[in-house]
Amino acid sequence: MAGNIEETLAALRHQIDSIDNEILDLLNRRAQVVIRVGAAKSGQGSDFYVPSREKAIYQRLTAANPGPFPNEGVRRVFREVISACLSLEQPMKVAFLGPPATFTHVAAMQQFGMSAHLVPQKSITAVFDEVIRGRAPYGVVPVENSNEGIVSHTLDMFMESDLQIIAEILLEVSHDLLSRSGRIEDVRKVVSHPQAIAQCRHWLEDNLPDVALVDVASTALAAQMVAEDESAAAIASEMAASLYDLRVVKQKIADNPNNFTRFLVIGKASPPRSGRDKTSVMFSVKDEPGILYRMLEPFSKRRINLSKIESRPLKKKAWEYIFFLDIEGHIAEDHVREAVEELRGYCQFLKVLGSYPSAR
Ligand SMILES: O=C(O)C(=O)C[C@]1(C(=O)O)C=C[C@@H](O)C=C1
Repeated sequence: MAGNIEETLAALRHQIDSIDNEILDLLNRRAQVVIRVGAAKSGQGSDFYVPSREKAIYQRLTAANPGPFPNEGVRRVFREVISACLSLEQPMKVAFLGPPATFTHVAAMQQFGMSAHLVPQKSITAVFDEVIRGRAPYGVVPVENSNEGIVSHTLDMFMESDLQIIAEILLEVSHDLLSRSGRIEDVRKVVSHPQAIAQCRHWLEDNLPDVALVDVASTALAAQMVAEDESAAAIASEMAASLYDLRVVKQKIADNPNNFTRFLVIGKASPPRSGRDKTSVMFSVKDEPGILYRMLEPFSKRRINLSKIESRPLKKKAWEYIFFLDIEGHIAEDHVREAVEELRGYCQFLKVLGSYPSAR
């Protein structure tokens, strides 16, 4: 009987080996075609990274997938296939808000795959700087969290720079409690970014009511500190656990399990239409009666959906505001362009921050 099982396993593994050989052969054929795509693009000076094309590939394959291989697996496998192929066209350098193992790092990895060269930066300003100076063609920064709202520093940076939004990344954030021993009894203090601590407030009150809560600059820095302190625990990403060799005390301790952060990929030029795009604009309006109503009219009369509106104080002048608007559609579509141009008529200034594939 045992012999039979061994024989069956050996035969099945033989089949797997020959399928793997075919996959390898196909991967190399794919890579050769991508190298030709890269050569054609360098002649033209066009961008090697095309998020709209990548999104179309994921959508086509997940829709056509008959199973049983899971669709999430299709996405992950092709994420890495495309990442490795793209690195043959051009080594892809991406600056992100570090240190390593921040949620921005996780988001950059989700978007660009493991073959990209991801470079941590000390601040959001430094990420913008790397891209402006051409040291990295792309950067990744956080822009809003479903519980905590906008990351104002990122919006402020768009006032100062002419960079464009290339893509958005939606990441489901899982706040995990990490420590050296992995035992809740050893925890005397909890270290993390103040937003992460705020998002886990109830869990901490119920489970660790007497421990000290210590704010630091990032969840990743918290993990780094905890790696040297037996009595501390960090609220950080799963990636931080593996990077700093920590154990998980408890997974997903955020009070609201629906915790998403939206990140932006920034670069020098926005991509072409993908079919489901968003356009972000920033503007300041003249101080006139009814202006807030009129600035939305160009969109409502064309039945264009607005997915977000934010305002920030204009630092140069008290009580004047700058607005950030996310519009459904691409600026290359007539009705979107017309609406934005009509809005421009009411504005002291207006800047299109980019059109890019919608992540939803
Ligand atoms: O189609 C392209 O433009 C490619 O460069 C090929 C490819 C791919 O591997 O399919 C690689 C990178 C791009 O971001 C999109 C797609």
